[in-house]
Amino acid sequence: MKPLLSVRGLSKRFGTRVACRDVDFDLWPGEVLGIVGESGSGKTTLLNCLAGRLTPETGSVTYNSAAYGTVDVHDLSEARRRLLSRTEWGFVNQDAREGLRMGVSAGANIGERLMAVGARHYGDIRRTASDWLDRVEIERGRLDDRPTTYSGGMRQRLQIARNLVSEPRLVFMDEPTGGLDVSVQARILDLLRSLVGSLHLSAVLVTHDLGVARLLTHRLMVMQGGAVVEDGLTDQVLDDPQHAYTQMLVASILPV
Ligand SMILES: Nc1ncnc2c1ncn2[C@@H]1O[C@H](COP(=O)(O)OP(=O)(O)OP(=O)(O)O)[C@@H](O)[C@H]1O
Repeated sequence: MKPLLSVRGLSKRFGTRVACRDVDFDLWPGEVLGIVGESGSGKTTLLNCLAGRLTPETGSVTYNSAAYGTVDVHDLSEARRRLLSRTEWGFVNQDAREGLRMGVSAGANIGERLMAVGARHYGDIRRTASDWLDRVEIERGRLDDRPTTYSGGMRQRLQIARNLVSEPRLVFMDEPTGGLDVSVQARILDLLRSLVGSLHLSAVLVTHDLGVARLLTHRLMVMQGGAVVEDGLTDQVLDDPQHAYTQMLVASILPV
């Protein structure tokens, strides 16, 4: 079996500020990898470098594509990377407004992704979009409404449906429950947990919330000041942290 994503020696700076330093890891098919660390530790920068949204200074990100075989994400043409991101990848933003097209209906938001992977039949697209609204617990009757008329929690559910409807091979998630109130967060976490299980998703999830990481991820990388200071199976890292920084993070939310 080949890794889905292989990252080697990835570094990124902004001016003189180092955001990521010499990051190495493999993501295996079916694996959900969490990236945790305090604010400013480089999590989002790393995620954006993985998804080709930012160009690293050094290092490589190799993706094992269904359509193109093994490719270096940063050597791809912009057109091909866009195509990959519509067909084989998903990206769930913290702010659903960035991941949705706010000016078109919920059905069109979902349908667009289906069309990117070849769906053409209007009736089928509409039916699948309705089924997905159900799946993310939005009333089917809201299919023709624009996301501007949705609540924050509903927008996040719709963004999840838009990203998962095409059954992507790899999903990037940046604080998918951040910025929502606690009860809404809990329901979205439940939803993500069941979708991750039923779709056997491979995903890279950025969060500063160790509870979210515990619930959704198999493996964790802990970042501090742009560098990965610890990685391992999620339960192992959280129950028996080895690095002083991880011990501090864990102690700050789970008082012993
Ligand atoms: N566009 C940018 N221009 C300049 N500096 C940036 C930019 N984006 C990030 N940085 C810097 O890079 C470092 C890492 O930021 P990053 O957003 O990756 O951290 P993070 O761990 O995702 O933080 P948070 O949890 O607050 O989102 C920080 O010092 C940040 O100030």
